[in-house]
Amino acid sequence: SSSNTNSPQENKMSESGELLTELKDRVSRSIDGASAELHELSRDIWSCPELAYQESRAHDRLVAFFTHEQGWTVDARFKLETAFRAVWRTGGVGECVNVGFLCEYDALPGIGHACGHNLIAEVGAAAGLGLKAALEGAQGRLPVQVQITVLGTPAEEDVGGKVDLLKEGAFQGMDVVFMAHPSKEDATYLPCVAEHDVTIKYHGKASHASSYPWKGVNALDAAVLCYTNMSVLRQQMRPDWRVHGVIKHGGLKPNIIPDYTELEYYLRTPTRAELPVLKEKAERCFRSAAVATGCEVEIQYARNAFDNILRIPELEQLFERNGKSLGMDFTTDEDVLTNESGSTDFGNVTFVVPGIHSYFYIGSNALNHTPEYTVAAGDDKAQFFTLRTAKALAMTALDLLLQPKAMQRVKQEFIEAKLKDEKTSSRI
Ligand SMILES: NCCCC[C@H](NC(=O)CCCN)C(=O)O
Repeated sequence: SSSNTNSPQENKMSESGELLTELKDRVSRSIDGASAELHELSRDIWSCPELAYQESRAHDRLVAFFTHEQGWTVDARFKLETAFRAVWRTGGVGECVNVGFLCEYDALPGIGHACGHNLIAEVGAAAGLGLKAALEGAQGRLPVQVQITVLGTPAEEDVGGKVDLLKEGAFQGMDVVFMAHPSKEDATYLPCVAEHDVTIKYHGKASHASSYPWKGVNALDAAVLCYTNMSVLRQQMRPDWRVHGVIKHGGLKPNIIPDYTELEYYLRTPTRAELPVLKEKAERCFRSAAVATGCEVEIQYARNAFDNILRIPELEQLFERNGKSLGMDFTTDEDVLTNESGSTDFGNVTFVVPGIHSYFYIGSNALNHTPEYTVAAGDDKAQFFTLRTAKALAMTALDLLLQPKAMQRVKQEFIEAKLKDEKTSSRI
């Protein structure tokens, strides 16, 4: 004589809704419970900034962190010297959904953690920990078995460790992948553009700059012309393309005609399909500078190019809902939402596994890649925002694990996004 007049279907739905609420709460509580260790982790990484592919201390610190936590199987130096993998699985048998969280931890030359990758490491670790704690309390009540994979991915600020790891099959078997990047605002997505680094070397001939200048071939003149050519090209570029370069070697002494100079440029377009068009135009700038000065030119592209991000609306919506429930304040500034935000090797990952690369405010209005942002990324104030983001990611993973239909939508949208990309690419 129960007062429950629901259908069995309705009862099942409300039970699963209650379980979801219970597990999300557990995510929050477990992350809060580990906040001191997580803070120490990101603080240690911040205090000792390491450049791309040299992040050995950060790697060891993260490996030690997961080794110390119970239940994780940890692979140090996973496929790359400074990559790692930590895996945890629910106990049962049957279909297993593999959820990935990514950590980054490389710094920038000269200004340390000015992109806050120490906080990305913390978000990945915290989300993994929080999801594991929630699932441990739900064994036997889950519709699927779960694997959590936390992957440490080096060198985002350089050649792109994620692309190396993709080539090595490190993402194989992953069903969905999550990460979040520090920014000056909360956002589910910001336009991430495709990018390729290129190094241009000019070889000239040294000579006494006052006694026999006519005997020299000036490689600095070539570098200056290259820079000017690119600046002139910028005027005719599509407004959403980006080129920016530095002169890395400009000569040694004014009275020696420079016989060698080197520049590095980043070439960016909104989609990976447009990048070859820009590259061809840029190469004309590089070569013509050599022709004008009589130098030889070498054009060397980096091992990996970065792709744009394939968006999965279902993931963005779920993340936004969870973020809002935790008080995140997602930007509605159209300028921010439509302007290029830079590039990431996570773009390449999204062509292989459906994923989300969200952004989070860290308690400061400083801009990424400035000394002020370095300070903000190490400030205690960033902790609340970092852990809140980790909670929202882990909760989004729970939404997918407990609601198979949501996971199906993610998979369907992934197929559609790839098809749409192929179609638009073929028109370029
Ligand atoms: N190959 C160089 C990569 C530079 C990546 C760098 N990434 C970021 O700043 C992260 C922002 C993501 N929107 C960049 O300069 O874009």
